[in-house]
Amino acid sequence: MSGDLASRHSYDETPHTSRSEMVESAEGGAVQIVEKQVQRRIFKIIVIGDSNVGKTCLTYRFCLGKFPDKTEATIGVDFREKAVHVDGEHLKLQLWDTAGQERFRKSMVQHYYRNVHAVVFVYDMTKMSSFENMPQWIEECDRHNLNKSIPRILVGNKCDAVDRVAVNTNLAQKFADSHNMPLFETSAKDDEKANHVDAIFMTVAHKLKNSKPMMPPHLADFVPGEVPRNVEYISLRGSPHHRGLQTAARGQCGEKSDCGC
Ligand SMILES: Nc1nc2c(ncn2[C@@H]2O[C@H](COP(=O)(O)OP(=O)(O)OP(=O)(O)O)[C@@H](O)[C@H]2O)c(=O)[nH]1
Repeated sequence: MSGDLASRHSYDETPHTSRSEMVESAEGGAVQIVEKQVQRRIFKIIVIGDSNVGKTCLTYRFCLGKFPDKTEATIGVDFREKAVHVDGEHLKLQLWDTAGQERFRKSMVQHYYRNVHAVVFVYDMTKMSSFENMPQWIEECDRHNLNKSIPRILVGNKCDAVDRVAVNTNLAQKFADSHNMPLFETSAKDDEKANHVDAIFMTVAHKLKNSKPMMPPHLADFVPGEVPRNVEYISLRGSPHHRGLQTAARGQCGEKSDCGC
């Protein structure tokens, strides 16, 4: 690692990426193009919830602006990044799209919960059990000593499937209130809800803006498509849609591979 990185971290342990930006500068009436080093703070956001609730689709929608053509069960973790602009500052949101299936997550769990800045809990509005399992996801965060003060939000996904909605909004709102979280009901699939999905993650970004990310150099230096040092289980054989992702094929029923079909 470069001395430059070491000095960055001896300062305030705040992870930054720096990149060059060409900016216009007006000096003495003449407009010049000058190169400026831009420092960006990186925030790690984990997205957790049962398998099949749409975590991959939500992060994909936010980072790539569309619903994926096809999805496969996440194995371990998938990373997506998006640079956002909040109140005059460029931030980088690093989304950790985690596997919902126990067998695909157990060896990775301790990595998910290290140096987390925010948590997005996701349930499927058409599947009551995914909502009923929320306390277990919260418990898992507590077991891994996640700081209680970091932003947490609750997202009910698949609101487009109006005929199949099983989780009542009032019930979800009560749960969210009791855990001091904002609730959003949305759809990764519905193109008309694209702005809403953006707004959800931007809400997190605004909450994070005033916090100071603390992350050791090995994670701060994460580059999409590269394996963060000390994370052993990430495969880089991903499709272009699933960079850094190991996936499992769905069964014929369209469910993920543990459905037994
Ligand atoms: N109707 C509808 N289907 C969705 C939506 N989001 C995701 N899906 C579907 O739900 C299934 C699961 O989506 P994923 O994003 O892979 O779910 P996941 O939570 O990442 O699952 P794991 O990787 O196993 O943890 C896929 O068939 C998606 O097409 C949505 O907003 N509406």
